[in-house]
Amino acid sequence: MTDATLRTRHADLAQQIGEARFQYYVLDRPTLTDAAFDQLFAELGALEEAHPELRTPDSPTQQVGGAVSATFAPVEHLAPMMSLDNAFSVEELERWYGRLGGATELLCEVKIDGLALDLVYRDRRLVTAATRGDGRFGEDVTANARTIDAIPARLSDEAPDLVEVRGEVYMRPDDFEALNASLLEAGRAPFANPRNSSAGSLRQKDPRVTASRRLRFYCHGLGAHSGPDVPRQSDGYDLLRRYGLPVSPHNEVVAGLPEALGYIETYEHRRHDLEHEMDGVVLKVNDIARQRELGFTSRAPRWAIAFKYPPEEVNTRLLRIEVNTGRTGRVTPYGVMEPVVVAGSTVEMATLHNAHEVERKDVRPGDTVILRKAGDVIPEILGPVLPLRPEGLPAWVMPTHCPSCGTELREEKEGDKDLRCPNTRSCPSQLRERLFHVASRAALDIETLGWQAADALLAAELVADEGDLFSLTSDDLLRSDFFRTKGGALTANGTKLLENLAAARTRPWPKFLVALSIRHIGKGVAPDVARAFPSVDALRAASAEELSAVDGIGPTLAASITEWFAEDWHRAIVDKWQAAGCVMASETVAVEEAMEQTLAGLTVVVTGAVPGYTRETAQEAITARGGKAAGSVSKKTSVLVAGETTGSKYAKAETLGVPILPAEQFDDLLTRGADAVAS
Ligand SMILES: NC(=O)c1ccc[n+]([C@@H]2O[C@H](COP(=O)([O-])OP(=O)(O)OC[C@H]3O[C@@H](n4cnc5c(N)ncnc54)[C@H](O)[C@@H]3O)[C@@H](O)[C@H]2O)c1
Ligand SMILES: [Zn+2]
Repeated sequence: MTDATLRTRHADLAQQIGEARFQYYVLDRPTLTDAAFDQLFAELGALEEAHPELRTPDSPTQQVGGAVSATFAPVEHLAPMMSLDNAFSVEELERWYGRLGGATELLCEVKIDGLALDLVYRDRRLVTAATRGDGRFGEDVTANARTIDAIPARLSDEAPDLVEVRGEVYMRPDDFEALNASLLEAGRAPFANPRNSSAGSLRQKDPRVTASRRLRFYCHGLGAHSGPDVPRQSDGYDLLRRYGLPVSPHNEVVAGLPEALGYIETYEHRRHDLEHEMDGVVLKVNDIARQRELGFTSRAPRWAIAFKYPPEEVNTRLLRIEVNTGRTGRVTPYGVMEPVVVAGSTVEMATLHNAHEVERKDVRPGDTVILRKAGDVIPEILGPVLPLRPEGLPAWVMPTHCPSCGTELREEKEGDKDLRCPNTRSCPSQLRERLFHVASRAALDIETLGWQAADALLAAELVADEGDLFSLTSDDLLRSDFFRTKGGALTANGTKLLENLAAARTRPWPKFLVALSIRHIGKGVAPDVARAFPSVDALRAASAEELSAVDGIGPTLAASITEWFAEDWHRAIVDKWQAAGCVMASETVAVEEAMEQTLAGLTVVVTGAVPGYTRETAQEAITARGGKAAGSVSKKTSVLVAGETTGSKYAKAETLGVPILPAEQFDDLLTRGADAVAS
């Protein structure tokens, strides 16, 4: 780069950082994710490292971010409030530790993702509470801070005349969710995360608003103090506790960096289990005399460092929104994004559930979006970054016709959020999904019938639907390139497919029941139905009343069974399968196989009725597959299975952006685990 382009890039970065800081610190409505901000900041730092002449005193790297807004009176801090330097890797931590010179006792703390607050107590009474501001001057929020229960108005008699402490105001995740739900109810914009809601709630003109917000506080820094000197920061915290001030229970003193790395790892696993959000860990030299020797740079102490965990929210570009027609005809929009690494894996697609969701989130192709993926949770597009939206970007419009077969899409019932392709018999996409489903392990377990084979069978018109599967012959298969070698013989795959199909004819009756793709019959309820009606003929002959009378079936399931058999081409599937030697009766019921752990690591919440299940059997089905069945929706919920679209669980899931799956897809979830939600 030439000098001029370097300077331009520097000015550009400084400007973007300045703007982001204003949005974040003053308006409490950030436009960038923290990860995107950190990236800009790191680039600026690296640029200045290589070209120190660019590092002027007014560079963002030389300043504590933040400002004093005109809403609040300025307060000069007794001692400057600094920021923290960041480390994003163990190497960076090691470099920092190396500069300390030899083994150093460290105080490990969780990095609370809230808002810094400075408290001054004189004669044991709280006199001022101020935000960090620009580091020298903060905003006077004393009246607001007084409404926070954790901040004592008066210290214990043990406290000396002057006590200044720094700490973090935060909001518990559940309080944050409740706040957002009530904001939404009042038709107001929710906060993006607990840190913004803490900042937005504390920085209010009217302290009564703050009082209604359930803010909390932990001390994490010592300021001016007229009492006896303490040798170590951890001793200082003990004193603060005795004065009646709250200190995080998660702090830990360790002998040096190797032990601190253990702490970092432990808390990475507990990241979502604490009483507050955390975005990393702070390591501090515990010895106060050493802290004094090490001192400060212009924006941060040299004796402390923040280790940041990999971000769970990142920005990326939404390239387009596509729709997919599923096995039951449900048409699901999903976003295709510029691939991006989030929480350790590359993500480029995420479901958008239905047109209503796309509209609610107002995401448009071409938008920069916020993508969230926490741990094993399914990735989700949270929403657009509106300030970055190109002018005139058109909203996305849900197709009116099936992308696969061109049939006009319909709501099944008036007011349904989902649209369906009614061409169930021959919509290629539904057909392909159904063939694939017949082959799945929950159904007939036909190993060689994967996506490609299914496509090949359909392309060569070897099957019109799944009814033709079992009568396939080698002559049939030879008509498809996919199953024919260059020499004109059957491929190994083709031979195997015929063998697999032959073996599948004697699968247990409940497996066939699953294979038929009757709505609401999945591997959870199939054994119950099969027990009551020991053959396909018995099931076909049953009336709706007889069906409903069976324990575990219920009216919805009964109706879907009778509706299924009412369809000519459905009955033809059964006839053709029977003619091809499929048994479909209970003499073939085998010992239950060990349950596949499809839901391992997922937390599933169920609301409303799930056809074919009671509350208990649904929970059993989840836990039997290694999932966790939870009673309430939280950030940790992987998916909400919704039998109703009203109620608090549904609202909460919408607010939190927890993926929502219609109850009728519960069996699909049991079978395919996270994939059922992602597609
Ligand atoms: N999204 C955006 O647009 C945007 C804009 C500006 C800043 N930010 C975020 O803020 C960060 C920079 O802000 P910063 O300068 O306040 O640095 P920082 O938030 O990374 O670290 C400093 C702050 O950490 C807090 N903290 C929490 N727990 C602590 C503990 N145990 N000990 C000590 N301090 C603790 C303190 O309040 C302190 O002021 C960025 O890395 C980014 O994550 C985001
Ligand atoms: Zn279709």
